Amino acid sequence: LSLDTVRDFLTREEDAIVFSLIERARYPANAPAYGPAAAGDLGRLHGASFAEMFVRESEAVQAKAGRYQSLQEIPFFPFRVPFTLAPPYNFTAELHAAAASVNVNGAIWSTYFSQLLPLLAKNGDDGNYAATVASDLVCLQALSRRINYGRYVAEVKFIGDQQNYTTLIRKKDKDALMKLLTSEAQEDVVKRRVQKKAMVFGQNVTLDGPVETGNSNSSQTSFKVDPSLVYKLYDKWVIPLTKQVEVEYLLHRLD
Ligand SMILES: O=C(O)C(=O)C[C@]1(C(=O)O)C=C[C@@H](O)C=C1
Repeated sequence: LSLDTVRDFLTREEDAIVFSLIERARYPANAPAYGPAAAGDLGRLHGASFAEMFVRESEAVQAKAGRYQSLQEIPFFPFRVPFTLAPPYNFTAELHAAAASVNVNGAIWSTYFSQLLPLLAKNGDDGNYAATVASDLVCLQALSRRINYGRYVAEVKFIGDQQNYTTLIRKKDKDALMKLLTSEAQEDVVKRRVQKKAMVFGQNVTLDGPVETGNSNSSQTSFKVDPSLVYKLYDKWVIPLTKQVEVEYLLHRLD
């Protein structure tokens, strides 16, 4: 692990996140899939919404298939993952054991449903609930993988500057840790790049004419997901939550 390789991982995850948002934006809000019994009995199982039930059941299958054997993946409902049917694989232990399970999936879950989704999905109900929540699952998994990868970023930073980090960890000085791990220049690069990816990936591609660049004056290009929304997603949630993971990881790095 190096700062370059972990940043490469985060860069590649941007593609997964932007594509997953584009897919979710195909469907309208479809509120009955999320609400508490909004449409009678729809999907209500043990008091959960249809979306929650879908994520739980999907994670249970993926857990059996071994998805969470990799530390890069953390389920939203860990109590449903008791065993695996996968052939064993010895994933390299790149993280400090005591800090490896640090994650902010709870915050990702609530932010996704209460803040991001209302901005992403247009009003309406087309009844395609299963396809809709399947696309939510892909968004949630991509966001979770990216944000909780902050553990790996923090490990690299710790190894690269052990003395300073150790002092601050011993003092449990969260603010100073946050300051030490922050690179505003890098954050700016990331935010502008994801906005650009939303422009590039979210165009309609046709065989006639040049590829639309999004800056022609004559026709207002419409993107499949608003590039400024993707910028905002990173600015307000993805990067701050990643940094929260980094700080939490570091606080347990000497346990
Ligand atoms: O690339 C880093 O150095 C990170 O720590 C990741 C990240 C990000 O979330 O993109 C978070 C904090 C830094 O200020 C810059 C970027």
